[in-house]
Amino acid sequence: MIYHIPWIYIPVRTALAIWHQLTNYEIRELSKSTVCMRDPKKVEEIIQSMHKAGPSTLQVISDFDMTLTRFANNGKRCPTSHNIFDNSKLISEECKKNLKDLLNTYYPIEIDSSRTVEEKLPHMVEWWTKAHDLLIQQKIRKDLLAQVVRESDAMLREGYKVFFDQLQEHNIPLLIFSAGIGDVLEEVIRQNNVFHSNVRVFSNYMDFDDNGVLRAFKGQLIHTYNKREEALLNTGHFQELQDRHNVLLLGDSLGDLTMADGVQNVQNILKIGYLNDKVEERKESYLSSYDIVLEKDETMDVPNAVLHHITGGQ
Ligand SMILES: Nc1ccn([C@@H]2O[C@H](COP(=O)(O)O)[C@@H](O)[C@H]2O)c(=O)n1
Repeated sequence: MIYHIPWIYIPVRTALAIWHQLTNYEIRELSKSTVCMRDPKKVEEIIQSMHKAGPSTLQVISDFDMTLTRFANNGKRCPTSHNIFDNSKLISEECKKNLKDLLNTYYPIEIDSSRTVEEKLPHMVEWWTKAHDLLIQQKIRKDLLAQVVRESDAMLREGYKVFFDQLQEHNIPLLIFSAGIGDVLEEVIRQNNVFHSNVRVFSNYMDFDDNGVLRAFKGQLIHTYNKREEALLNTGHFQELQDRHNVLLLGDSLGDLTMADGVQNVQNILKIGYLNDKVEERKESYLSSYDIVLEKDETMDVPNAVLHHITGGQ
């Protein structure tokens, strides 16, 4: 026979509350109105497990455009590293129009939740190839890139400095996988004074001739749906990541979810997804894929708070 003794529940609940406070799980930022989680308990368990393992076991893998940078500012769309050129003097009016037409054609395909990744792939390759060809025709000069970035509306998300500085302070590698333009996004990071030694960028890099004029793009094309850490196999970078089995992944598209493919013996992975656009249409698929979904949130508040907790901050 089981006897229920009501008064015993109160001390048990109090003890649990004290334990919660002692283990310092409270992450206030997870109560923000922009935060959605399908399984908060699982999120709590992952964060706790990462906290116990400590910062020396952690690596952060992030997308760049619209993840580390803002999607919009005061209601106006911010540029991606590709369309930073759209308002610049470096390309002709005709080229701007052609790039815009490409964006209007292919961006809806990129974010279309009714198509599979396989269906989207050929369109993405086509978009990137056409856009790169257009840029090459413009004979863009390397020495003018910094000025174009300075004059652009590209902005890192609010709280970016805490994010980059925190990772540097704890020697946590930050791997940025971007289907954008590496030379441009590096310049954005540099101009914000956060290109620390723990940051590695994997992206599409421009190839300039001896006169500093764009003549091609280097290496294999990276688009939204083929970014992954597997690409680092057999590179020096991969070696330095071998003992880091905990991953904090930040992205803004479903293509970003594969970025951690290839990480050896993953123990925990926490996926945070920025849902910037077509929120209602895509919310369900984001909630099924990301552990934490941030709806129209232009800040780094949640990643910063999670990192603060994992690294043992009070
Ligand atoms: N010609 C292009 C091609 C792509 N984009 C956008 O850039 C984003 C890729 O960058 P990530 O850092 O997010 O990988 C992608 O989402 C495209 O929407 C573009 O603006 N112009």
